[in-house]
Amino acid sequence: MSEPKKILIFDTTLRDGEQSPGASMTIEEKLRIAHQLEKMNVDVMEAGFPIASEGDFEAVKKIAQTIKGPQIAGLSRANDKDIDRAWEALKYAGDRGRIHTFIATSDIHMKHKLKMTEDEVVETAVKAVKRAAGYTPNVEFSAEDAVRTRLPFLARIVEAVIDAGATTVNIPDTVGYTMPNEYYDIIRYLKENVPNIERAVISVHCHNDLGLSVANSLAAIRAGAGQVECTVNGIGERAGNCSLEEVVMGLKTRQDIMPYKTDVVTEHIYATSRLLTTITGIVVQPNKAIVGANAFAHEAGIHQHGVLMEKSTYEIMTPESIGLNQNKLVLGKHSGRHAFIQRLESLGYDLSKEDIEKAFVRFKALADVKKEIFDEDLDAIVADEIIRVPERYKLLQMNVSSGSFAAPTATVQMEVDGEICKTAVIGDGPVDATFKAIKDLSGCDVRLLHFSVGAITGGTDAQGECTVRLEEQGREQLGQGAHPDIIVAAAKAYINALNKIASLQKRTPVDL
Ligand SMILES: CC(=O)SCCNC(=O)CCNC(=O)[C@H](O)C(C)(C)COP(=O)(O)OP(=O)(O)OC[C@H]1O[C@@H](n2cnc3c(N)ncnc32)[C@H](O)[C@@H]1OP(=O)(O)O
Ligand SMILES: CC(C)C(=O)C(=O)O
Ligand SMILES: [Mg+2]
Repeated sequence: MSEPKKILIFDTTLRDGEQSPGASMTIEEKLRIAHQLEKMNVDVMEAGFPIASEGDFEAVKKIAQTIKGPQIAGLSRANDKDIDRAWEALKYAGDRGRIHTFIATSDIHMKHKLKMTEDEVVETAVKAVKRAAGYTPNVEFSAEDAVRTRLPFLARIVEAVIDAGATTVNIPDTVGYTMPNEYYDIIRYLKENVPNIERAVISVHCHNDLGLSVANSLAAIRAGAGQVECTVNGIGERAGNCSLEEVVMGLKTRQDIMPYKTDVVTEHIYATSRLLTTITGIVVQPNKAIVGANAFAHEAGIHQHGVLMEKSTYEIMTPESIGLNQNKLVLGKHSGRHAFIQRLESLGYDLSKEDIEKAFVRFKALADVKKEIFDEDLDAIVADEIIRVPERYKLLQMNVSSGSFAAPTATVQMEVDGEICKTAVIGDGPVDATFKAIKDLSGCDVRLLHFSVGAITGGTDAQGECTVRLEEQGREQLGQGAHPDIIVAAAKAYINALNKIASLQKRTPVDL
């Protein structure tokens, strides 16, 4: 049997993934994800869109300076200022820096959005690719909305950008519209009608509006695509992007009919998925393929019997292959640092000694009130103690009285910009009173869009986990908080969102 063909994995969690509503990340958070992608050994990570904001520029620059191994891409429109700005951030990665420039090619986008003719679009694309190629030979061009583009025009622009120096040409299904057989035919058409096509890698970038992004990407690989663009947990614009874990595990599991491979270290998939959830607050549905809570759970008796006899009866891949280790030491109040550190590492957290110590103190405090500490508790501790944005607002103390008779009243003491302040407020319920008190003390004009409460793990001793979504002047942020007392967890979530809004205020658009 011949050697399987290697498919390049281009992860765009930090760019297209960040375009998911509420998924904006701070520089530190992006760097954490970037380290995890590095461990997972993706071939390329798209770190951001440098012209979009100072914060995004800094994040791409920091990632280009820090990450070794994967190539680092930055997105730019097809114009000089975007490309120059992208390279300013990417140059620190040297020959691993990739400028990714794009322009839309479908009639609908050219007419209504760009207000450009076909000739103007080709001219703009060629000029952009040449400018990018002046900085680096590592240039990717994307024909936005390629799937709804007239095929002869798509072939024309692809040929022109390859001649101009593009070494990767991406054929995106920007609006998640195509179906596997159609996408296969589009890639085949380009292979057969673009004379210089073999000089570039064909890339595919699928959105999930019809739930077909993974199927479409696999069809394109069969047609000759050499790179797949995808995101962890499938996050991304609207219904999201092709999910990295699904396409990678699909290729790994079905090599018998798909002779392709990737270099992804799949044992890091689960930890990466959890880290992203912890950072963004965007939880994975329990029945999500590969990383959902139920992906390896068996509830039905016949299935349980089968798995007890032989796992492969109902498991087409092992939990271990994605890094889900089911043979664990139980963590509780008698556990020491060795077991604690080993579990953190197996969850993908690579923490400094100082951070481990902070997390350990918090772990012991929790273990005093909770019999068993689960992985989800550790995620919450790490999110709460370590993955923190700078704290302009801090909760110091709070007390709430409520019940069927007393007017719900929250007394909250906070530190705001280093000043200690305190207030007591009556609300419709204990959470409402708490949020009103925090809002008053912070002086922020925010609107609460969403509030949810969950137990991180089962049992009455479970930690409560709250998520809030706040909006201020069109900017939305998720905040999370965990605590055995659910009202304290809610207060922490609200303050976490306020701190994120405050830290993202630095990310104003660059002066264009
Ligand atoms: C399919 C995708 O995912 S594409 C990536 C989408 N991601 C994002 O947009 C996130 C980051 N974006 C941003 O921060 C802002 O949109 C910016 C900084 C890029 C631009 O902001 P603004 O200058 O205020 O422009 P705005 O976003 O309102 O409109 C886009 C402009 O870019 C033009 N444009 C859109 N795509 C391209 C392109 N590929 N090449 C050149 N120009 C383009 C539009 O025609 C419009 O031009 P106009 O201002 O002359 O009418
Ligand atoms: C910028 C491009 C690659 C994109 O995200 C899309 O077309 O969906
Ligand atoms: Mg996209």
